[in-house]
Amino acid sequence: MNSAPLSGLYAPSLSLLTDLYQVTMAYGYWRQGMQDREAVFHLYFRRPPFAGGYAVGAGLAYVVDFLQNLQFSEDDLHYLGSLKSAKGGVMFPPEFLTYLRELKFTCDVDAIAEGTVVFANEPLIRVQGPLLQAQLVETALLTLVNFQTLIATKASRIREAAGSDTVLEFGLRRAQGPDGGLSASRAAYLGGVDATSNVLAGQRFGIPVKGTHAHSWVMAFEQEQEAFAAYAQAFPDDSVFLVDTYDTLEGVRHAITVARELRANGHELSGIRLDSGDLAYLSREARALLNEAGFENVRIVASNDLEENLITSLKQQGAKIDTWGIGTQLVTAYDQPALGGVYKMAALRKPDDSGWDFTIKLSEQLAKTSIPGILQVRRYESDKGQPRADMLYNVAEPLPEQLTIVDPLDATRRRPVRPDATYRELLEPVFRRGQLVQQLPSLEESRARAHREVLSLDPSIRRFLNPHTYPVGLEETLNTFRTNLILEKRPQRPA
Ligand SMILES: Nc1ncnc2c1ncn2[C@@H]1O[C@H](COP(=O)(O)OP(=O)(O)OP(=O)(O)O)[C@@H](O)[C@H]1O
Ligand SMILES: O=P(O)(O)OC[C@H]1O[C@H](OP(=O)(O)OP(=O)(O)O)[C@H](O)[C@@H]1O
Ligand SMILES: O=C(O)c1cccnc1
Ligand SMILES: [Mg+2]
Repeated sequence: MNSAPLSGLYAPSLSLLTDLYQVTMAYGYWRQGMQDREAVFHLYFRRPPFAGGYAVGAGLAYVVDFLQNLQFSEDDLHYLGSLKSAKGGVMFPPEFLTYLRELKFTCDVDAIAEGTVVFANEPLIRVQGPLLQAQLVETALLTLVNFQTLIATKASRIREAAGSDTVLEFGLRRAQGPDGGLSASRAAYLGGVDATSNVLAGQRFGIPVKGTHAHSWVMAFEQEQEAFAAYAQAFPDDSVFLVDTYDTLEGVRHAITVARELRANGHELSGIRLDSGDLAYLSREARALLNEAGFENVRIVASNDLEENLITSLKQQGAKIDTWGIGTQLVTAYDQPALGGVYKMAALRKPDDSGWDFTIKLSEQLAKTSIPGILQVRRYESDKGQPRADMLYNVAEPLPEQLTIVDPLDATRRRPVRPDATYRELLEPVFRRGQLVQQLPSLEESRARAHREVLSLDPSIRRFLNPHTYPVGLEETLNTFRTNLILEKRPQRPA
C-alpha cells in the first residue's frame, strides 16, 4: 500500500517534475562530455521548521517511487523537443533527446529512514553517480521531501501537545491542492496523528479513516435532536454528534437524549464534537452534563483552527477534550509554509579520475556555506538510546583515532568522543547503481519509528518555546578541511 504513492495522481510519467534548468544543465553537461563525471549531492535543511528543535524526516517512499520510474516517455521527449530557444531554434536537439530516451537511473542513493528525527545540516539523502543524473533529480527530491518532512514535523508537535489523546487530521478541504492534501495526510499520519478524514489517503496508504458529521446535517432536519436520532439510526455504534449548530449546551442535552435511546437499544454514543466558542469552558460543561447523565465514556472531540499551542493552552485551562480534530493549521504547516531544504554538490571526481574534488558553495553567512565531502551522519546515543550528539564525517577520508565533534559555527565548541561511545550511522543504502537494495519500511513502521525517536529526545529539545539546540557538528578533520577550502576559494582582499 506504501508502494507507488504517486501513481495516477499526475501524468503517467513524472520525469518532467523538475525545473527547466535541470534539463538545460543536463544538455550542457552532455555537450561538454561531462554527463558521466561522478558527483555527490546532499539534500539537507538549514533550520528546523516552526522555530522548533528537530524535524521528522518524511517523503523517502515517494522519492524511491520517483527514482524507480525515472524514464522519459515519448510524450516527455516530444514536449522537450518542442521547446524553443530565444531565436526560435530548438532548445534540445534530437541527438540529446535520443540520449534522454535511453537514459536509465544508475546512481547510488543513501538516505535516512522516514520517521527518523533529523537536524539542521544533516544529509537526509545522498546521491552519488553520473553528474547529469544526480543533478537532474534535484527538484523532484526537494519537492517530495521538503513538504512531507514539514508536515510530519508539524504532526509530531501536535502529538506532543495532545499527549495520549486521539488526534484526527481533517485538512483536505484547506490543503494546497489535491496532492497537498494527499501527501499531507500521509505525512501527518507518519508524524503521529491517529486517523484522517481523507478517504483517498485511507485507500492509498491504509491510514484509518474517521469522522463526525457537518453542521449541514443538523440544518437538513427540522430539529437538532431529530438530526442526531437520524444519524444514530444510520450509525448506531459510530455516532459523534456535532453539538454547536445552534447552542452548544442545548446541543449536548439533545445528544444525551439520543444517547439514552441508543443505550435502550443496546448501543452507545461514541462522542460529541465542539466546533466553536470557548472550548475549555464548553468542554468542561459538556463533560459534566454527560457524566451526570451516566455517559462517562462518551468522548469529547474539539475542532476549530486548532494547533499545538492552542492544544497546550486548552489543556492548561482544564479543558475536558479527549479527541482533537486538526485541519487547516496542520496540512498548511502554519506558520511556516515551507521547509527550506536544499540540494548541494559536495564532491566531483577529478577529470583524470585520480580522486575526488570536494566542492563547496560559499555564502556571506557561515551557516549557509555548504559542507564538502561524501557525508555520513553518525548519531551517538546514551545507553538508554537517547541521542546525545550527531557527527558528520567524510566517508572518503580515513577517520582519526581520536574523534572530536566540532561546531561548524564556532570551532571552540568541541566534544571529544569517548572511544567506547555507542552510535548508529543514519544514512543507509537505498539504491546501488540504480537498483533498489532496501525493502522500504511500511508506513506503520515509519510512524512507529517517528513516535519512538521523538520520545527519545530530551524534552528540552522537544519544547516549543526556545528549544535547546541539539548538538550537530563536523568531525574535526572535516571541519579543518572545510575551513581551509573556504580560505582557498574566497578572494583575500587587502584591507
Ligand atoms: N479557551 C480557549 N482559549 C484559547 N483559545 C480558544 C479557546 N476556545 C477556543 N479557542 C480558539 O479561539 C478561536 C476562536 O475562533 P473564532 O473567533 O472564529 O470564534 P468561533 O468560536 O469559531 O466562532 P464561530 O465559529 O461561531 O464563528 C479558535 O481558534 C478556537 O480554537
Ligand atoms: O478548523 P480546522 O482545523 O481547519 O478543522 C477543520 C474544520 O473544517 C470543518 O468546518 P469548516 O471549517 O469547513 O466550517 P466551519 O468553520 O464553519 O465549521 C470543521 O468543522 C472544522 O472547523
Ligand atoms: O469528520 C469531521 O468531523 C470533519 C471532517 C473534515 C473537516 N472537518 C470535520
Ligand atoms: Mg472552521
